[in-house]
Amino acid sequence: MKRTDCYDLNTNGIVVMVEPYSQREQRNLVIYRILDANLDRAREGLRIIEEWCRFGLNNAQLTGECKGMRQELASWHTADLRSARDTLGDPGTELTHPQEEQRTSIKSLLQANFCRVQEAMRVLEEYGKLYNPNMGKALKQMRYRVYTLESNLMGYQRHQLLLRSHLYLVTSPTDKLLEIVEAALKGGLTLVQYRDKNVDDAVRLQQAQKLRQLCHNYNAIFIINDRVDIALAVDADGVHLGQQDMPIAVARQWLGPHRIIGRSTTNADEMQRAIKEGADYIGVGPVYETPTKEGKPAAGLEYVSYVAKNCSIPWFAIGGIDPNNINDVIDAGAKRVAVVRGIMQAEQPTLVTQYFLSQLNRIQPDPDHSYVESNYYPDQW
Ligand SMILES: Cc1ncc(COP(=O)(O)OP(=O)(O)O)c(N)n1
Ligand SMILES: Cc1ncsc1CCOP(=O)(O)O
Ligand SMILES: [Mg+2]
Repeated sequence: MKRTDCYDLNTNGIVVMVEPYSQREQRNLVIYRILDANLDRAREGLRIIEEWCRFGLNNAQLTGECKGMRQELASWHTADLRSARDTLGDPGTELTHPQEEQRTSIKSLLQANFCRVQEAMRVLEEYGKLYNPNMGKALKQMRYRVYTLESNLMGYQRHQLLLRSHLYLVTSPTDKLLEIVEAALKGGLTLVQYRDKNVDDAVRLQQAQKLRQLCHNYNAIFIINDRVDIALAVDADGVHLGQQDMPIAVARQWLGPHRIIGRSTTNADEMQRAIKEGADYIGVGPVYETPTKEGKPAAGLEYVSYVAKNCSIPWFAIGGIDPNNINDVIDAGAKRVAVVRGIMQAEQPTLVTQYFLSQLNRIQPDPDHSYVESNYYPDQW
């Protein structure tokens, strides 16, 4: 027998008449239950994100931000909201989506939980206004903090992966574009740039979309050469800009703080300027003259050595590098290299990728470097 039927059992088990809930009380009870469930949901989602920031990334700032929001949510979770809970009568506890049981990566797990937290906060914002106007306002602000946290966390992960990428494939036009890139990804490649100077934008956009999907399936970074608009259109991880391309400051305005911007450099001045302008990495070369960039004079191994001693951001030696000379480039100080023909024209792109990586991985990380690496490994991402 329910209380709304105007009867209830007293403590001696005797049926007594009771005042029916007013419509207002009924409505409040429903609101309390919604708030109770969504406060739990938002805190659980934040806790899942927090654990990755803490144990996966060792990042105190991101961990602290999650914890701060969880504590603020707890302060809204008052006894009257908790006491409205009716787990047995809640039909939603049985419902799960098949995707909840299938997380393919940390990235998809985090994205799903960011979604869950944002949804819960939106519910708390809307229903919270009916409970206490301050709750609506507080939850709105917190929802924006979650968007910022998501963007910071995803940007941080992206930059960590850049630091851990020692081989960079820059593509050249071919009918087998996806096939070759996938073969290299299978060999362990984690950084790809789409470069095609002579194709219609419609095709460029299509190719870029396919490549982005492929790279993200393999948890690799995907960069677009020259074109900020295409990078934004396909939601790429960043853009590579040469000295004749868009200024870094303008690209940064379009791309925001978390996407990667690379800059080509051929000499010390260009290197210093790129660092000052906020490049996330630089290309260093051409180390050797190369038909891929015809007419461009080689910067040589001297420039590689100079950069090795003076550069404070990640850098990739590029231009004419192949399996026969990669050790000369490494000996000159390179820890990271970028190649076009070395992989795009290889008979066995997977094997050659593995070979390049095996040579580059022989070099120990430099403990004096000003950029810090966390204990996060890309294959976990
Ligand atoms: C990693 C990397 N380094 C250098 C370049 C060359 O860029 P740019 O000088 O703009 O020449 P194009 O590639 O646009 O012909 C690069 N693409 N990637
Ligand atoms: C795009 C670019 N920028 C400097 S050298 C170069 C081309 C490198 O191509 P390859 O690896 O085939 O020599
Ligand atoms: Mg360019």
